[in-house]
Amino acid sequence: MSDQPDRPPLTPEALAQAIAPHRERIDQIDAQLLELLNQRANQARAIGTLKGEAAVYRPEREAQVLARIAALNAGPLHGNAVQRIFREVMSECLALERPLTVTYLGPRGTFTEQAAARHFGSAALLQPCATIDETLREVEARQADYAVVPIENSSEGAVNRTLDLLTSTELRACGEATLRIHHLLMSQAQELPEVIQVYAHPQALAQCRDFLSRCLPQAEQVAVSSNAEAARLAAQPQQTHTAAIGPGQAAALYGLNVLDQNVEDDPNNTTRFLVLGHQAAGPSGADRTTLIVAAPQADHAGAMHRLLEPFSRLGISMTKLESRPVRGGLWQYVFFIDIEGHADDPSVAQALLEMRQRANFLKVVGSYPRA
Ligand SMILES: C=C(O[C@@H]1C=C(C(=O)O)C=C[C@H]1O)C(=O)O
Repeated sequence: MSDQPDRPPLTPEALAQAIAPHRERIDQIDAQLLELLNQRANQARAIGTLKGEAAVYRPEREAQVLARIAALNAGPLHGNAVQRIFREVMSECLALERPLTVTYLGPRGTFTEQAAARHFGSAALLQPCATIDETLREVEARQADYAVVPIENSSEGAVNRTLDLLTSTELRACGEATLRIHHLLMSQAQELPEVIQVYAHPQALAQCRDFLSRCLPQAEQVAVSSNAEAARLAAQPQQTHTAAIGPGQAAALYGLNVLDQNVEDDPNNTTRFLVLGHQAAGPSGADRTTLIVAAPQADHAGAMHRLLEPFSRLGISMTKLESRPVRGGLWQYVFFIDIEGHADDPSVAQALLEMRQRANFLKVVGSYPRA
């Protein structure tokens, strides 16, 4: 109910007359906005010329622009709306310097595609790859500028293939993105009871375990390479009793019926992605650093404590500690560690220096603005 006092409805003519001055003002403002946007684009183009051969994408600067805009915003536009608009403005300005090519785990319609599109904006050229390995290889071979890879999910934990690839790749992490993951159940079938088989990425099957055992206890679960691939397969002519779990984009892309929405067990289900490229990001003031470390004789009491001790002494927060077995080394592990701060921050640099002397192996995957 509106708390406005009741007003007699305007006649169509009176309404048109009342709106007219506002529309006139909007037309003037649009002309000013356009002029200002092109002025901004010219500045970006000038910066692009100065950069020469250096990387045009500067994640630390983009994070600072967005943080400044968030602080300046007086409304009524919502903070998220303003972020989306300025993300797009920067995407187009950057493309005038040089358009970026970004690889992601395809086919089209995956959550990684959504994360990449949101992070780089519409002007980036998104290139689907069949595997996470291939997304990295394309960038390593300089066939693409950046790769966006899933690293962990709030319900299911680490994406192990990504962690393994991070140990060996020469690429650096220079950005981070997070995405709320809402899964749909989609199919050519019209009703749930018709479904005898469910295709999805193993992570998605795991994220929807309760839903599947509650609503489709008899259906066979088939793990495939991505959720969009699951949707593509479920759309094949002979697959009339197959359903796929995945994003809404995939249902639309492959013309499938939506049998149920939000089938993830945890409504806060979120996936975190890293942006990998050839360059390191400079400090933005609100950064995170990802490291891979092997402790000497990690099975000895106190080895891990001694390795991590510089963090607590120097007041550095650890936001993640994950272990992975070393290939071919029975009961040997490497540790994936996220800390707050940039590798160039004095306290972080000091901690890394001390850890390097204590560790068997230490790799800084990269420092990047926190999502
Ligand atoms: C204009 C620049 O290049 C790119 C575009 C930016 C923008 O449009 O604000 C910011 C950072 C860079 O990714 C810059 O480096 O300042």
